[in-house]
Amino acid sequence: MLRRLLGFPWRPATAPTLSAVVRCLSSGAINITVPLNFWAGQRRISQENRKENVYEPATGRVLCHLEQCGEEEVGQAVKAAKSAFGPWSKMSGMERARIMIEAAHLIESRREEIAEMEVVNNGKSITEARLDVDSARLCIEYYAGLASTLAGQHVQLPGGSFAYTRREPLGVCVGIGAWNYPFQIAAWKSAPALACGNSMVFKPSPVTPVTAVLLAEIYAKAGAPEGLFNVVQGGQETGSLLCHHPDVAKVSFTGSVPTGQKIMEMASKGIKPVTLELGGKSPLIIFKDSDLENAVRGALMANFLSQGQVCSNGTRVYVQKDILPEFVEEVVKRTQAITIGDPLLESTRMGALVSRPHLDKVLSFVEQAKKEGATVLCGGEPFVPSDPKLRGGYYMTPCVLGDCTDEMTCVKEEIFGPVMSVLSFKTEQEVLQRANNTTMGLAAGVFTRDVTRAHRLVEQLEAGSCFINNYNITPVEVPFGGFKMSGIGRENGQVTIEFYSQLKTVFVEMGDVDSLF
Ligand SMILES: NC(=O)c1ccc[n+]([C@@H]2O[C@H](COP(=O)([O-])OP(=O)(O)OC[C@H]3O[C@@H](n4cnc5c(N)ncnc54)[C@H](O)[C@@H]3O)[C@@H](O)[C@H]2O)c1
Ligand SMILES: C[N+](C)(C)CCCC=O
Repeated sequence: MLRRLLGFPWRPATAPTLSAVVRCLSSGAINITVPLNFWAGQRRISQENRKENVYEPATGRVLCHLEQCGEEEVGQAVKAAKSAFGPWSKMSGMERARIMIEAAHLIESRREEIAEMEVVNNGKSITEARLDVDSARLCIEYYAGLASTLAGQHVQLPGGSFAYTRREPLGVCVGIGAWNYPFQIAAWKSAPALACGNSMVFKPSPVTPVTAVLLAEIYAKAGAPEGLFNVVQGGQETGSLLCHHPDVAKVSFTGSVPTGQKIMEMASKGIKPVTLELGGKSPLIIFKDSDLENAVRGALMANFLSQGQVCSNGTRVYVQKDILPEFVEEVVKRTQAITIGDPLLESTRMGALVSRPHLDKVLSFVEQAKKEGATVLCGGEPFVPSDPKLRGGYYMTPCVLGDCTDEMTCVKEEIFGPVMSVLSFKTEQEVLQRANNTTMGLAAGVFTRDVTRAHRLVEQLEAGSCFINNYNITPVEVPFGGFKMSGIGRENGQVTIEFYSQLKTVFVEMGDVDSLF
């Protein structure tokens, strides 16, 4: 533990006591002073000199300062990525895989410190942060496995002539991330991009800039060519510079629908392909023949992971009228039992929301729901932990809203916080129509013991990721992404190779040219 504490580029706010060293980190004990930008193989200081505060959600303290990248820095990062693209794209898939596997091993060996940094910057519980780091590692391992399988097709043509296709990389890809899964998003974007032979410049959310740079260091240490994976910090200006840069071939974005629209517009100027992983307002449908215990567990997993700040959350919970009372009683009981507090403690199940403005926004959704006639069955209040050092943190009690109707704001808009809206329904046809009545289409879930009904419903649900008798599981082998305004393209799974590569067709003539002239 001591070696790990000393080896990691942050310093405790006060000298670590022996108990701090032995026990692990504690919230409020860390200041990050090292640069968070990284290009051409090292951490970099931005010349822009525009600094922004970055907060620790658990305490409300300033954790570090973010140095925004301007035109000069973005140019340098893209240049570094362009020069790495040459050698990297010429390597065989096996050679690329070897480096990616080494990166995965390094992530595994630094799992705890990466997870701790994620908690300190994002506010989610350490238990969840460890799973996020595991998902990042698995994603890199998975695409390392696919790197050597990239292949084209051979097509026979008349007279012995033939054509073949080559799957080629795109060039410098840009990744732009949201703040809810900072390290995982950086890995979910870079792993398929690098496996295909591309290089990447990644811009994390300015709210959570801390962990993407660890991934950059890890790829570099694993033997990636200098400039293969770069990190530039900043907000919309930096993001816009990246999208417009003429040497950028593709933009892969995770974030809100309005920003996604802007990204698509900017990319369209250069006819650049985009991957858009956007927001959701997903339905979770629970039939009366469900296994109630599993349905309750599913509803909690669909709403309260990462303080409810999950794009795929099933926040519109439709429960068949006959079982509504039992379902609500159990869900409320379990929601009230969720331990809120210091996200670095093993016992904590719900940490802090990501920022003060975001907490205020989520609480105002609860107020609006009350005004529109919803009943607060539990939670929905600011929460002040007893530990004095956590008093400035951004906590709230997880909320279940009853008596909801489809017209209410809480049912129509993405809240992105721990707020579950419960609605009742009578028939399958009715609930299907209500579930699909949204411009979003990221995910949907169905709980029922009737397998035929489950498949019939899923076939008609307008959502990119559908779950039957579970919710919010995202194995990296399985494609993830949205229908309708929830996005374009997919992350994870084999298909994502197609979103980070292009097909070249080669015709080979074995006879004479048959000219019409
Ligand atoms: N579908 C998914 O996989 C997925 C995953 C996580 C989060 N999300 C969505 O993300 C949203 C929450 O994240 P957020 O608040 O960080 O989203 P956001 O859209 O505000 O920001 C996302 C990223 O875009 C950058 N950005 C903002 N304006 C930009 C511009 N004009 N040009 C270029 N870049 C710009 C931000 O700096 C940030 O890095 C929610 O809507 C959530 O559903 C979706
Ligand atoms: C919580 N999951 C299941 C890991 C989904 C992450 C992607 C969306 O925010």
